[in-house]
Amino acid sequence: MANNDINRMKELNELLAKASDAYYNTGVEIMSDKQYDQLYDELEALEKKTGVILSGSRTQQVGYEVSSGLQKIRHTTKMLSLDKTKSVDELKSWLGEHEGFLSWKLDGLTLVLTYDGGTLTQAVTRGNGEIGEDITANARHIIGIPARIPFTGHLVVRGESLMKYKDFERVNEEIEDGSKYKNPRNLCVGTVRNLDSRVTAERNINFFAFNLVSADGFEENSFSARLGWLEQQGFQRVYGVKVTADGIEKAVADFEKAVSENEFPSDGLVLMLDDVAYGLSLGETSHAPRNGIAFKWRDETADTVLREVEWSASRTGLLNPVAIFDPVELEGTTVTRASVHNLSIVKQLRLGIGDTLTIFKANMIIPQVLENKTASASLEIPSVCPVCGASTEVRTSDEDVETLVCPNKDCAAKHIGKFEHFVQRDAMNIVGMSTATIETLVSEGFVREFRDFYHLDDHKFRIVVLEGFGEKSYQKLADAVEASRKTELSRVLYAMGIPNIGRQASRLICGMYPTADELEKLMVTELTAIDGIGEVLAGDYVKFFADEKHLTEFRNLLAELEIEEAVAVNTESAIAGKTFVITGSVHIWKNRNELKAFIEQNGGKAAGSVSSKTDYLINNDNTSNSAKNKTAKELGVPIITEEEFRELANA
Ligand SMILES: NC(=O)c1ccc[n+]([C@@H]2O[C@H](COP(=O)([O-])OP(=O)(O)OC[C@H]3O[C@@H](n4cnc5c(N)ncnc54)[C@H](O)[C@@H]3O)[C@@H](O)[C@H]2O)c1
Ligand SMILES: [Zn+2]
Repeated sequence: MANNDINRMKELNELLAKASDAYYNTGVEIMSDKQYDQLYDELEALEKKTGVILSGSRTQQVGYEVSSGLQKIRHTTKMLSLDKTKSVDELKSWLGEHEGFLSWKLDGLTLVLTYDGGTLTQAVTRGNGEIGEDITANARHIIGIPARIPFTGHLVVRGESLMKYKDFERVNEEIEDGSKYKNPRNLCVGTVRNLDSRVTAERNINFFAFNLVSADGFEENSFSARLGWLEQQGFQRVYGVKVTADGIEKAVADFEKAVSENEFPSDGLVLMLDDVAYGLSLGETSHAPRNGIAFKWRDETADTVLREVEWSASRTGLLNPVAIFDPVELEGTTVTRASVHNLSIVKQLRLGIGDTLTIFKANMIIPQVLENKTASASLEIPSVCPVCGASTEVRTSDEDVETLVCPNKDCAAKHIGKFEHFVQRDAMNIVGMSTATIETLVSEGFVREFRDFYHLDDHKFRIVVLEGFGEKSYQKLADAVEASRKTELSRVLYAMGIPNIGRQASRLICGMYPTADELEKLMVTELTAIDGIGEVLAGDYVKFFADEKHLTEFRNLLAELEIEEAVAVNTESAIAGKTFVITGSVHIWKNRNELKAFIEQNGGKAAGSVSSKTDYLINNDNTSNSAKNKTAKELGVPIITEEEFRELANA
């Protein structure tokens, strides 16, 4: 047996352990899943070849030792991993003559929930498979986890908590502390394991049940029927279909077609035996049960040439490296750029202009650099900020991740992000103010602080001659700016870009303190007294207004605006307290958002998915076989048209 092999195995174990610690405990990854899987496969092959499995080998373990302030809980049954394949043929032969249930393999954080007497009593993360963390307080704020269920016996269910891409983008946008998250899973892990459950509430974490482990006295033996039953109990559940060996190929193809439209990340599929008792009788290996198998996407890869690394400046001051390469086709679209995330990864990939890169799409959606085949390591790391020319700095995080930052507080790039946020639809809603326009206005020196948007006319003659402008487009922009003067206070507060203060938080705060005067002076205790505002948010808020510069900018801005009183929520209305889900297109209201706003103004709630808590599903097409219609019918939730809704609301 070659010593080389043993040494390599040691090295691989160390690397994999370090990666797993980062992956499970910090939410900051040091390698892509694909790289991890390659190293893991190499280790497994060496173990087979040598017949040696080193003590503590990663192939014998699940997850990673948990290291947080959360309470540790031992699982009653071990939470194992799943065997994996990339071949559809293997799935077929694995299933043989049996019936299977094929579903998304959701890419988030696995949870085990326990119910007794109809209420949620405990929610625990998978952790290292034997010991997880108690996140019950947070679970109460996760969409798809019912607080109460009709079933009153002891019930244990497993599922995945995860974040939709759109929520990921929304939340990540507001994360200011220089540690933006790389993907929805990282952010989900960070959120669910956060000690402040209000943060969980704000971030729209979703839970999808994927396995009913037990429900005392409930004897159903079909895996898929058990999930159907969970749905009736009010859970969100993973989407899946029943299959036989013959149908697998088509089913996998259907899933693959749907993946690019997915609202949530999935890193493959899971095939379970539908006969639960038979599946359990097969037992398990040291690290995986035998009643299921995972199918990982056989990601397409393509080789291309690196032409440039763009250091895109963000409003946090981070300079984020983006690889720009010759166009390649991947999963049906043309790709020319991929984020390289941070300086550590730039170094690890040994990037240089002209290098040959292999590109793939993580979860078939987000372009990533898999490897650098020529690894010239010749890339020059910019010593000055590409936007303001200040000297750049390298920062090293507690997890040893290096990032490049522009330390100049007045760097226009920071303001561009801030201004982009300011003009957004949810904020000041300056229609047509694009990033390109903001960049021009900032670099010409016309916009230095928020109020400057309201004085563009001072520069009119210089603006109309700029490239891409003209009398007409100037006028359009000026009109949009004028229209935005009349606004609500909570929009202004949100537009200020206070770290972590999202649209919802600013609404809550202004609901309680409806004048600008009060807003400037709020203290932590006053803020945390508001239901929905936690310590973290309150701290960020107070810190923001403690800065004289921010205060001045806020006051200067307000002097330009005409604040309308926020529409008071009508708690007396006929729909107050009712929960609605809206799906499909609408024609009475301008769009779904308008209808949603109407519901909220009248004291109702507009939820994203149908559950036992839903009072009505608003859908003009109640005949279609859409998932929402189906669920509503199963749960007995009435499906109403917009007209019927209007009548109900006396609108
Ligand atoms: N990037 C990194 O540094 C790094 C480090 C460690 C692990 N990883 C990734 O994690 C993988 C191994 O981790 P693992 O053991 O956590 O997961 P796994 O890939 O083996 O998947 C099994 C798990 O998927 C979950 N799951 C999601 N949807 C499901 C469904 N519909 N039905 C059943 N289970 C479902 C369950 O928790 C299950 O235990 C690696 O292959 C790698 O991709 C990456
Ligand atoms: Zn700069």
